[in-house]
Parts: sequence; structure tokens; C-alpha cells
Amino acid sequence: MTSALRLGCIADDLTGATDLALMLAREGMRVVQTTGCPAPDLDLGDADAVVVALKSRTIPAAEAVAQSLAAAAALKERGAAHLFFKYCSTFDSTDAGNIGPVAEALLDVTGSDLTIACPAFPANRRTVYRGHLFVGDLLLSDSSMKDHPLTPMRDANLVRVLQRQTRLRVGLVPYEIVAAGAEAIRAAFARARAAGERIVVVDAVSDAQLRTIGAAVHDLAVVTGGSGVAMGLPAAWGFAPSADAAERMPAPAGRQAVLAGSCSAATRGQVAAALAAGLPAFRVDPLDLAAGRLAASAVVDWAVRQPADRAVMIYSSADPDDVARAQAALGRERAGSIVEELLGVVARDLAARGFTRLVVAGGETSGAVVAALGVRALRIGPEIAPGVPWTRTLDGTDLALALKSGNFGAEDFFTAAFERLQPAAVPARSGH
Ligand SMILES: Nc1ncnc2c1ncn2[C@@H]1O[C@H](COP(=O)(O)OP(=O)(O)OP(=O)(O)O)[C@@H](O)[C@H]1O
Ligand SMILES: O=C(O)[C@@H](O)C(=O)CO
Repeated sequence: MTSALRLGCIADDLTGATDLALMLAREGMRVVQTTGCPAPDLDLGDADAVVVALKSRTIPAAEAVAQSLAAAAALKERGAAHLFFKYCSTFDSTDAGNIGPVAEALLDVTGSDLTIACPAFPANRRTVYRGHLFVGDLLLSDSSMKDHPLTPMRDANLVRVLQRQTRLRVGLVPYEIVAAGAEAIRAAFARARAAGERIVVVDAVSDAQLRTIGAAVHDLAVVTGGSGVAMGLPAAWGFAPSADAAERMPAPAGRQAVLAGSCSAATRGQVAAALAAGLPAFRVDPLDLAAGRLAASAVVDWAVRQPADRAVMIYSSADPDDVARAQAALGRERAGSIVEELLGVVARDLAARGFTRLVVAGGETSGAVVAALGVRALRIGPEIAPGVPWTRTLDGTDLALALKSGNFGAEDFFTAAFERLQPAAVPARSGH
């Protein structure tokens, strides 16, 4: 237990957790990320911030609330002075939750009257203007997020989206107030409180504005948002970025693999680029899994047979038509879970056969993989792309993991990522 723990974070998926952990680390905090609530015996060292990665984005709202409250209690137990609820910069959720219900529960448990909701992440082209979320040049509802396999986002008005998820009154702090500075934002909070609003969506279109918002919210007991709005918090608490950010992370020697279960547009582009670059690749089809035509052992045996000096790629990423076909046959949940399960088992068996450097694409997919690997805690390494660091396991099997959010990273991410690790000694072809 450390009394110096400044910030306790609850992330609704794993790649979102690493995204937030990277942001806080870049801004000078010592950060540890845990998978689920930190077990009482887990040594968090002298962390300034702990990010608890849940897999609660798409589970029933009551369960998401229960898990988030358990995480909040564990973080408070370890001394966390403030709580941060991290969700996706594309506000991934359904009308039943889970952003509203979890925010509501955290306000309740901390006895707070107000929090903010700000998913803006300009480095990844997510901006909020007049309460509307943009992905690049498009409204959220016109972006590829409208076809997400689990949380299709068909409304860009976040005040409206959030209001459908909560009994609390939702308000807006618009652009011109944010542009006027931290004092103006705090005055807007006072007006919101007087109007009975409990969650205010805050506009932000630039990093400078996110830093201003950080200064305005650093004393709130609960902040909710994407990783972007965490940018200004460390400085407001007196932390400063360290100059010695490592270029390459030392990583355990071993083979390299990409596991992609994300069907997001960026991941599909990265899969296509990796195929074009000649990466040995194995495509997993949920219909083959459901029909018993494909098993994890076949995938693992294939991977082990590939040249040991190259990364292999195992992917189920498919375009919206194929995803729709799989979902029509199996149901949305089963189509997702059957792939997640397979990739989890494959990751575990690959790790046992000498694959120690893994890139995983997709938040749900990463959650399944990390659970199957039994990873309890991660240390944050260098940034590969905005929102995606290398990480290294803190206990159990020594692994380097890059957990990539579906829509993050440039086209060459799957090959470029491995270049940010210190070179591995080339292992034997068998992978042992
Ligand atoms: N071919 C497929 N057909 C149907 N569902 C699939 C297919 N391939 C993967 N899936 C499922 O789609 C879901 C993708 O979610 P995941 O969170 O992993 O990616 P993402 O949404 O792109 O990433 P993020 O949450 O980081 O933005 C998973 O449940 C996965 O198992
Ligand atoms: O905020 C984001 O976009 C990511 O960290 C994420 O949560 C995607 O799953």
C-alpha cells in the first residue's frame, strides 16, 4: 500500500488502459497497469498512478458498475486521491450503458456532485465540438464506428447519447468557454451545478485545450473521458515529463507474432499492409470455428512452422459485410466470443512455444489474450504510436506486449512496432 498514489484509474478495456497509462507516463507519472483489480499481494512499488484494466465496455450495465466499484474500492484502499474512468475516444457504448451507469456509480461512491465527460483525443483525430464527436473529418455517426461489431455508434451528439444512459442530468461546456480558459470552465461547472447537471460533456479540439481542462478538473474526485483529457492532470499536480523516454524497450528474446481480432478500419488497413509486406499470415473465420473446421492447435502448429526470424500474423479482421454474415449466422456475441476465445488460447500456446513478443489488435481481443496469458500487471514502455506503448509483464511469463486499440496506429504498425524493441536473438526454427 502506498499513500502517494495520486490517481486511480478504471479503464473499460485493456487497450484503453494502456492508452491512458502511456499518457500519464509521458506526462511524468510512474504508472502501473493491472489486469482487473490489483490482488492484495501485488506489489505496485512507488506508482503515482495505477490503471486497472477491466473488460466492461460491452457487458451488462449492472456488472460493469459492480466491477468498476470493486476497482474503485481497491484503488481507494491503496490510497488513490482521485479516480479516472477511461472509456473509448469514440465513446463506444450502447444505450443501456456502460458509460452513464459507471460514471453515476463513481459519483455516488465518492459523494461528488459533478464530473466531466470528454473523449477528445486530437492526436488520433477525435475532437468534440458543441457536444458532437468527430472522428477525423466525420461525425462519429458517419465514421466507420457506425458499423462496429459490438457498439455501433449511430449518434454523434454526446449529450444525447449520455443522457440515454443515465438518470443524472447531462450538460455541456461548449468550445468558447473552454477557449476562455480554466477559470471560465470552473465558472461553467458552478452554473452546471446550479442547474442540477451532474455530468457535463466538455468540448475540446486541441491538446492545448485538453491541458486547460486538466487544470480546471484536477481537484474533481472523479474525471471521466478518453486518455486525452488525462494529459493536463499530471502537470496540474506538479509532475513533469521526463526527458529520458527510451527509444527501444529491452524485451525477452523470442519469436514475434501479431494477433488481430479488431475489425476496425485502421486494423484492416494494417492487416492489408502486413499481407502486402509478405508477413506469413493465417486468417481465422468465425464460421470455421463454430463448425469445428478449425482449432487453436492448427493455428499454433502453423505459426511454429513459419520462419523464426519473421513475425507471423494471425487475424480474424474482416470487413463489415463479412462481420455481418458471421453475426447473422452466430449472433453478435457468439461471433465475437468464439474469435476472442481462439485468439486467447493461441496466444497462451504461442507463449509456451517461445513467442515472447506479441502485438495484439483490438481492445476486447487484448482483454481475452491477456486473460488467457494470466498477465496480472504491466509496466509501460516506449510509445509506438499515439495511444499505443510497448508494455512488459511485471510478473509471470516474461513477455513484451503491444495492445493496440482497433483504430490506432499507422498502416505499417504491425511491422514498425517490433522495431521499437531491442533486437531479439533469432531463436531456433521450432520456437523452443
Ligand atoms: N470476422 C469476425 N466476425 C465477427 N466478429 C469478429 C470477427 N473478428 C473479430 N470479431 C470480434 O469483433 C470484436 C472486435 O472488438 P475489439 O475490441 O477486439 O476490436 P476494436 O473494437 O476494433 O478495438 P477497440 O475496442 O480497441 O477500438 C471482438 O469481439 C472480436 O472477437
Ligand atoms: O480511447 C481510445 O480510442 C482507446 O484507448 C480505446 O479505448 C479503444 O478501445
